[in-house]
Amino acid sequence: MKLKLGLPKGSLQEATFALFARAGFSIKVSSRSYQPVIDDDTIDPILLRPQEIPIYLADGVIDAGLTGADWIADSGAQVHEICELRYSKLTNNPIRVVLAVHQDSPVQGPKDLEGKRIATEYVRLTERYLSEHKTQAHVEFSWGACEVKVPSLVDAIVVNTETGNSLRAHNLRIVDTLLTSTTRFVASRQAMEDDWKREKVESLEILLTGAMNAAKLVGLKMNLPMAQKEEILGILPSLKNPTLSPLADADWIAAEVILSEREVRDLIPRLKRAGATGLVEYPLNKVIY
Ligand SMILES: Nc1ncnc2c1ncn2[C@@H]1O[C@H](COP(=O)(O)OP(=O)(O)OP(=O)(O)O)[C@@H](O)[C@H]1O
Ligand SMILES: O=P(O)(O)OC[C@H]1O[C@H](OP(=O)(O)OP(=O)(O)O)[C@H](O)[C@@H]1O
Ligand SMILES: [Mg+2]
Repeated sequence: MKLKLGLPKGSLQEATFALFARAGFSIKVSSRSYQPVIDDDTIDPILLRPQEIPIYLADGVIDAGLTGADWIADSGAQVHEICELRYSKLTNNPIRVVLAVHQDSPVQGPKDLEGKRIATEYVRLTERYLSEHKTQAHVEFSWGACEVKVPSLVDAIVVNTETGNSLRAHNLRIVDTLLTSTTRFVASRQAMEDDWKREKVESLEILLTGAMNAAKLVGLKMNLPMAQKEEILGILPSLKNPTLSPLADADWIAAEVILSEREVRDLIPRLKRAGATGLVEYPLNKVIY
């Protein structure tokens, strides 16, 4: 038995392979091949455009896959969402699907699009948005690089943006946000009805979310003098429950805590000043709640 797994080619590919690596799976692909190799005999991976993954899932042609919530929404395909994985191309922030116009455009809101021309890869999302705002406009499908078309070819575009660099580079202004989107791990309904495939999908969910959780966290170990124990434990974030272990020298105790990487840079100097010694910060591979 094998799980046919659709992996997103393009923007999400590198981040997805990196996540699988942290989850314990090595995926390799040669430059012009869309047939990656994974070190798990029970997974049959295939690289697909993220737009197509929801459609192949709905048809039951593949069993599971990773794609953006934007394409799931645009396709309207019936897929079984397993979990959200909050990563994009560059950051762990969601991307936004936005309506944008040139800086100098008079368009201020969706109603101003009446009779205008809009280019987008997200044709169905855009049409739904216009009909919600009872506005009629000409929506044309674009194969990409939409930003360059405004204002010479079209009045507005609907595109995705992560850092905003592409919009800024083309002097574009965001008028409205249609959707915020993160990556999703999704499965076909047929796969979820098969005991073996469902269990395989659920195991992948545990490992992938474990790797996502761990990315933001680190472990911190230290030795505390007994005399300062209460004071130092008071500095550690109150939600965390540090593990305390006795040391051979009864005047000292070891504490270990898992916390967010961002907190650590503030905590380490405070802990040191309060008397903690032997501070060790270490990365984590997986954290399962
Ligand atoms: N910085 C980003 N730019 C574009 N898409 C991103 C980014 N971060 C995450 N994504 C997500 O990745 C998917 C990309 O789909 P898209 O159709 O744009 O293909 P692509 O990866 O851009 O391929 P290509 O580079 O060939 O256009 C979408 O679900 C999108 O939400
Ligand atoms: O807000 P930013 O961080 O700049 O990212 C968003 C840009 O990235 C994507 O382009 P892509 O690389 O997919 O090119 P394409 O338009 O040809 O698909 C997207 O279509 C935007 O243009
Ligand atoms: Mg693209």
